Amino acid sequence: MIEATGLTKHYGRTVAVDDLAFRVEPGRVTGFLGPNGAGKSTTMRMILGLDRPTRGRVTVKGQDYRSLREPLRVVGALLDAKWVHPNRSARAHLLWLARSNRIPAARVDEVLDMVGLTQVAKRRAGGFSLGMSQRLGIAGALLGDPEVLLFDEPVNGLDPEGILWIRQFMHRLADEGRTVFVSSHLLSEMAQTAQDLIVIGRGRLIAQTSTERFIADATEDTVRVRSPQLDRLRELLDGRARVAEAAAPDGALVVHGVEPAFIGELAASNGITLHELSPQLGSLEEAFMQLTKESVEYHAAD
Ligand SMILES: Nc1ncnc2c1ncn2[C@@H]1O[C@H](COP(=O)(O)OP(=O)(O)OP(=O)(O)O)[C@@H](O)[C@H]1O
Repeated sequence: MIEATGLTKHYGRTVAVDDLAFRVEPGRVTGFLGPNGAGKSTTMRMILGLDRPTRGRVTVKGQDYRSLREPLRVVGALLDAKWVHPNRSARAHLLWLARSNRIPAARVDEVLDMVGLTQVAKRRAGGFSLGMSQRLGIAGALLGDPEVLLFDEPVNGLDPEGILWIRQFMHRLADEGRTVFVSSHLLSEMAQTAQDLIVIGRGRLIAQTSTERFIADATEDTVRVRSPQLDRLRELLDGRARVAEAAAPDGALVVHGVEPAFIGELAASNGITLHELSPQLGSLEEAFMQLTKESVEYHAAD
């Protein structure tokens, strides 16, 4: 488990992290979400003892990272996949990491196998694709068989196959009972990966909730309606639902605030023919941008 209370980090006048409080539970994938510059990397660095909080505290299994005796056995992290010596083989890189943490060499072959790199273990890590480098970084994070795993933007730049692999691998780690904490600035990606979300903007907590709940609260479902008697239907809906004035490009009505069944029954009882009655899910990216609008560092000039 990871727990932050009053966590704050200033860099000169910049407040990178501002009084954050959250808990990351074991057995689940928790997404750490926020626009660029929101403070995700700074928070992760503080969890790993790479930066000191200006105020407040963050603990892993109840302890400050710096007071852990064998940190690799408690927390594994993937911060920067390209952090390897380019001329070392994947295996040599992991052996070097293992040795400096008193981890037996046999574990290196185990983690290479877990991430599917056994075949290329002797190749120079410098020649690896981004996807392979990510797998090598994850292998390094797993060396100490840690209960807590941190991944900073792990799918950035990956192709769909690489994204799917990482997503499934994270679920597997969480199913084994580990705490998996993953940062991203893409809500749609996190919606498919994380069961829980911690959302921040400008260093402050915006929401901590299940992904399902976050999406339901943040988005509004609508109903698309097409009918040859659309004007009559619009009159009937007046006062009972909000009808988008700017109808969809194909002339459909977009109705807010009522269920499709209500519209269907209203139409039937008034003898109105419907050509379409389809529920639309709210857009995740729109909901996320709405929520974090105030907290984006730099807006593009209009
Ligand atoms: N070492 C540093 N010195 C000065 N300012 C910093 C430093 N590290 C981060 N910042 C500032 O702190 C704020 C938060 O940055 P951080 O990198 O934690 O955000 P992030 O959410 O990880 O963003 P991104 O998705 O762009 O990586 C930004 O305003 C950034 O410019």
